[in-house]
Amino acid sequence: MRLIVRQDYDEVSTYVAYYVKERIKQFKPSPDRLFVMGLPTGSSPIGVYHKLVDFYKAGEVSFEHVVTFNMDEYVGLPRDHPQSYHTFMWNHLFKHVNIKQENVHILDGNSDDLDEECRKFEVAIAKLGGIELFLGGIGPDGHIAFNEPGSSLTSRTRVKTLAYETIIANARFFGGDVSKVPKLALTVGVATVMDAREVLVVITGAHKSLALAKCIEEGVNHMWTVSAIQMHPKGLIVCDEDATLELHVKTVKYFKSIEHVHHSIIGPHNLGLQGNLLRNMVDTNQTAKRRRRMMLQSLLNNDDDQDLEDPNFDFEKYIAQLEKQ
Ligand SMILES: N[C@@H]1[C@@H](O)[C@H](O)[C@@H](COP(=O)(O)O)O[C@@H]1O
Repeated sequence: MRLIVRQDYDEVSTYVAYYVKERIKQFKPSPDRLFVMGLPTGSSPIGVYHKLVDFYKAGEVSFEHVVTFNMDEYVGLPRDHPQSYHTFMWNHLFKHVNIKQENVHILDGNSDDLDEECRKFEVAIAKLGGIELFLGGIGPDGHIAFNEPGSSLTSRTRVKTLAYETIIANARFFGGDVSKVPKLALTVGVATVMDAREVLVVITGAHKSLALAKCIEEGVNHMWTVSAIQMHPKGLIVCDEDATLELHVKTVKYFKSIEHVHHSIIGPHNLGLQGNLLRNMVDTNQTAKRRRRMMLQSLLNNDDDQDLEDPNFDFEKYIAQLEKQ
């Protein structure tokens, strides 16, 4: 498992959006080769979705051959309710990009047969050969999708009763009124997520720092269901500095050093995804500029390149030149 730490929510969103964009492009989706994604709702992925919409509008990515499966949906909330996950997904992503309506899968929390609805969802995923990349967020109690503490780590898509902590956490979307939050949801299982060929979890904010620490510093445990990511062969967590508050300093340093070494190993002639991420990093402030310079230096394994100290240094041109070499 890798942990990528970025300064704040915006930098996390930028990193993840570029990552997703590059994964889709590298996959080269076509009518016979669909890129199948799992997607979350909540505040965590909003920044990612908005940046993906920007990429789409700039012609940098297409969703024509992308198929999506959403993680969860409330039971009993009308599909057009402002807080339904259907509404959320169409407002924040789907209606702004060229995804085909038939390629969007969101559980129907108003189905007459909820168990059958969940079964069909799993079948639909399997029919497409499984999920290539599952994006996720977590709740402050470490739940992934709606797999509340105590959920089986082998669970599949099913009906779930929400934990009281989750109901309170989600009351902010229902005018702060706990009584208006649905108490049941349909959710993919932990195993549904972990079956994906790659899992990327976004964790931001100090209120999730305990969950992050439990997830990566302690053992795999059904009380913190996202900890199942430890068993995944290709797991990636992207978090902000606030979310690292409960981690040991050495844990944070360790994962940062891994990223640093990784950059220096891949070298200037094989920038690939990392090069694209680097090129596209948003230069929001001086700290970001300095960090980008440091990353580029480690990438090039070159400590004495004076140009890199120049604040007007043209990174894009430089990386493009390197890629041509
Ligand atoms: N079922 C959703 C989860 O899928 C989501 O990860 C979580 C966190 O939401 P937020 O990103 O708003 O903190 O909220 C809900 O519980």
